[in-house]
Amino acid sequence: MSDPAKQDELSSTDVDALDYSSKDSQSDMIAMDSAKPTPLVVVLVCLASISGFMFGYDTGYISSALVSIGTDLGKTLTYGEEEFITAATSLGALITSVVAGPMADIFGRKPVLMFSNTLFVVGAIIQCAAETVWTMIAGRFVMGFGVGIGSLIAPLFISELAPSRFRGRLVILNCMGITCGQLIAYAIGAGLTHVNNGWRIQVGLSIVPPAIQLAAFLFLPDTPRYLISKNKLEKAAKVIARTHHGATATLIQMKIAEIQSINSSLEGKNVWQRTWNGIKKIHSVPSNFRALIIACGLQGIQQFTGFNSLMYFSATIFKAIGFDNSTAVSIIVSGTNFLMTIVAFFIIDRVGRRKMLLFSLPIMMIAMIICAVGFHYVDLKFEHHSVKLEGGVSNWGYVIMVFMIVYVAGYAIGIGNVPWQQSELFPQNVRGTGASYATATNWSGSLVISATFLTMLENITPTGTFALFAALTAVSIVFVYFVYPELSNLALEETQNLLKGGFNIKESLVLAEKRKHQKLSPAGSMDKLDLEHIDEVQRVESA
Ligand SMILES: O[C@H]1[C@H](O)[C@@H](O)[C@H](O)[C@@H](O)[C@H]1O
Repeated sequence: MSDPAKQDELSSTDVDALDYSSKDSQSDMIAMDSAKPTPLVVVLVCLASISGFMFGYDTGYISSALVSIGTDLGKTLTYGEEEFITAATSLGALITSVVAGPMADIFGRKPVLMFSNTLFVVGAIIQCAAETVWTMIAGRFVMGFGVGIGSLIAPLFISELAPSRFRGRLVILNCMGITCGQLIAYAIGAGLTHVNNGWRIQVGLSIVPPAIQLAAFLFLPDTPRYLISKNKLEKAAKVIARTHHGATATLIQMKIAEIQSINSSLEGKNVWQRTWNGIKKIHSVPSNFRALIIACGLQGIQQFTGFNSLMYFSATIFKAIGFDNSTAVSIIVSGTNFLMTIVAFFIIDRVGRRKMLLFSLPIMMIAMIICAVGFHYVDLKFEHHSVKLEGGVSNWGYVIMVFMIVYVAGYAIGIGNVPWQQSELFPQNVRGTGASYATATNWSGSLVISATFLTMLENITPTGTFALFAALTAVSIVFVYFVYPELSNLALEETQNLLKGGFNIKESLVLAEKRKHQKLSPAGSMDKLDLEHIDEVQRVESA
């Protein structure tokens, strides 16, 4: 075994002395970066995706749990208490999503993810033991803290580890975790609705996945990018060797040097000052700010085009138009969401994120317009947040049902997943902070939509509500068209370079196409990362 201290010394100096102009080494490095994921990467990504599963399961089980709780919390729940129990998790998630990014930059991705596991477990135990409404709310709130952290760190962790050509797919694995968690929560809920204290079993089951994640992470490493940002070069080199096929000593050192040269470190005497400087830099450096507009914009679109109103209230809507089997309906909605996320998994890196969005958003818009028209012909009456149909289910009821499923399919193939690729937009030194802003946008949107949906149905009618979602989707298409560059297959460092000087849509399309076919090109003809250019622009923009 070599002396670690000596190795660290060695690597820092050697790294500086490397000759980056060698085209062969550059192309070898691009090849290394884009090679298939190693077994360690696969293990780490699958483990991290457990956080996605927890996100889906914990937000999903509550609707059926509320039905089976009955008087188990000492009284029959009022409508307000039900709402509070449901929203407590999203509210908790919103709060921690604000701080989780900076925490990940300070303490590391892995420790913060492990902390979220503890919160999942503690939150679930409080709920299982709950005998009063407030204890239940407290448990849901603590669990929400875990959900918020996991929803941010898991995709960030995955994008930092994934080889560029597989990054889209690997981040979608986490989204598959979310949608699978929602589907399983509904399915288990359906099975346990009439079981005495069945909801406690449902909550209790949620302890298993985070316990597995926590135990496994004790033995596994953090991402090389994080380790390099903390100058733990020897550790980083070891992880790079296990997370990249064909990682020779020279390539590992080149990789470290490349990441170091792009990581312009943040000034500040202590972590708090550096975090504060990071927050300032995200607004003051134009390329960071562009990344922020895109990341928050996409998360906002994901929520404000209304999907979660279906996720949470599909049973109410379908009941209102005459279909009575609420369980089947929830399973159809969450099942379509899950299946189409699998489709997204297969196509995201091949078709590209931008094309997927520009294809799927119009599908959602058309489906919602048809639903809006359909609702106009269905005679609905509202009483205290519940919707009733006058007369039986009509042909328009079937039309609405079919197009809502089309809408869900369109959502899941694009905007349901692409925003979670958010971490790839930010450079290392502000990645956590940027991801925090975007994730907080997601949770705020989710809270607003779930809190206002039934009121909107009542006040502006279902036709008005769906027309509004369709209009917001139209605006979203314009937004995506003008500001979202294609980032598929690009190295993380390239994606940030792209956002310098503009949104650079055209350039992104050319570069993404080039990277997609790079395997086919002779090694020597690949472009090298333009490090000098990056440095120069960064200097000008930070000035
Ligand atoms: O990406 C996820 C997924 O689409 C879920 O189904 C949805 O409930 C979440 O709000 C979203 O962030």
